[in-house]
Amino acid sequence: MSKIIVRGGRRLTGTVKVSGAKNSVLPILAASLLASEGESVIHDVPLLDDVITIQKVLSSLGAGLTYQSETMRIHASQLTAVEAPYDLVRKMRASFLVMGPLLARLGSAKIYLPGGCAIGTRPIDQHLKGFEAMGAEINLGQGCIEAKINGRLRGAKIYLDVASVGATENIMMAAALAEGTTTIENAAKEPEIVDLANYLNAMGAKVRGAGTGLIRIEGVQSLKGAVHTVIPDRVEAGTYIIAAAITGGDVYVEGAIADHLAPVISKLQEMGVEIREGDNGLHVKAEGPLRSVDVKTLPHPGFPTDMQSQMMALLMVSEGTSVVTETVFENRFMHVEEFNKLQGQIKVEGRSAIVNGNTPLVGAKVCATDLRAGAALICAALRAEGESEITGTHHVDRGYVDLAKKLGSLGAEIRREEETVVLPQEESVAELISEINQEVAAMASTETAEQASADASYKREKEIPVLKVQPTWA
Ligand SMILES: CC(=O)N[C@H]1[C@@H](OP(=O)(O)OP(=O)(O)OC[C@H]2O[C@@H](n3ccc(=O)[nH]c3=O)[C@H](O)[C@@H]2O)O[C@H](CO)[C@@H](O)[C@@H]1O
Ligand SMILES: C=C(OP(=O)(O)O)C(=O)O
Repeated sequence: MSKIIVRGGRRLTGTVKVSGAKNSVLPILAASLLASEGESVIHDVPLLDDVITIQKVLSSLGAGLTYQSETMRIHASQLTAVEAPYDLVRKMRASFLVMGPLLARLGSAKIYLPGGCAIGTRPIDQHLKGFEAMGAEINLGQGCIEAKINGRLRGAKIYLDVASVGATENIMMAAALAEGTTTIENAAKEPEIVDLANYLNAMGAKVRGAGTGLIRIEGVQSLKGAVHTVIPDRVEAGTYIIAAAITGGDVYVEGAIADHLAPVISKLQEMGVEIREGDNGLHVKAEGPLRSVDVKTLPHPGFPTDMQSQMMALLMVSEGTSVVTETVFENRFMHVEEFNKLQGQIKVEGRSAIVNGNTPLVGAKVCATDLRAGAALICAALRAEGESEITGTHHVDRGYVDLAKKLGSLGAEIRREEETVVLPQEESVAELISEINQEVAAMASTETAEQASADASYKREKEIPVLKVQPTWA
């Protein structure tokens, strides 16, 4: 089991660079399936577990992908399958984003119901409602969804009951190749929607209004590969801003875009955190005690749910009592129990959490219950007295590139411990086989050769060392 170990109390200083946005790159890579000719070249692709998962999904559908120096090249002219494998889709919710492109390109798709962080029930009814309005026939099989269309998808007027990010993206991608015009009303307005629209337009699509509640997509006959650079990750940037503030630090978050973080910045400034725009990033400084504020998560441009737990970490050490209300996901307070293990004083009442501030946090063993909860626990541990051990690091790896290393470079005392089974090197395998053969020969005089071989192999198998890798300090 991997873990991150933090010794709190260090003030963070220096510069940290933000990677490309996970929530942009996943739909963008899915959209690359729409290109029937040419190569797509996507820059600033972060090497995250989720990116590896979507890369495997696209490969399983027949796309050719290569990755080097944060650039992904994709060839999707020869797609060979319409079914995304269960083992990949269950790992990551965003795998469902290949449904729109597959329907538009190949006229059918079979996708298992998606997994991902357990922060709510997360239905996909709005995605399906959109595809049905465009003429697709949807069948719910055993744990999977099959969609097909005779001929081409047709443009339609679609009103989303909730401003879903994923549904807006999936419908936008499907509509890009539909016959006629599609409008999405009550569309999500997140910066990642705009990034996807920019990429689609570079491929030859006609998407207008992305970033507003009304998106209009005029379908075209075909799309081709395009070059695109992914926007910086606003949630990663926000996490470093909180890490700086909670340690009373002074950090430059390189690549952070103020406009994308407006609701977070304004709440932090209300609390007394100093945030100034630089040439290509944000200067963050926190001196003296911070004030409590109330926070309510909402779709963009409201306060992002993906920053709720990190913000809660900061509110635990600010003066006064805060109320944090989660309106986007119904089960996104699992981190509260873990915060309380660090001696936090938080009580959940329905959709709100009452946070008693000014709490002296103390290190403890805690578990990341989802991706952002993991990051938030690390932020809290940076402030806590003594050592904390955070397990459940696989959640964190879905969305942060080298989190421990980047925090370490700002002066945090943080390290990651991996417990890995190291397979023997090729030479040692050869040595083992030769030793086994010698033992077989020696034993053959008293046993049958077959039995001797089995005994010796078994003995060796037991002896093959399982090495515990030494902790790598960041
Ligand atoms: C890969 C990605 O981009 N993930 C982000 C995306 O997730 P995701 O796209 O899954 O989130 P949605 O915007 O779709 O979900 C928002 C709300 O709408 C509900 N809903 C959604 C779809 C649907 O068909 N029916 C329905 O009722 C959900 O249960 C949730 O309560 O936006 C979330 C909200 O900002 C973020 O937390 C996630 O980090
Ligand atoms: C909830 C998140 O991601 P996903 O939608 O991929 O589960 C997140 O990024 O915080």
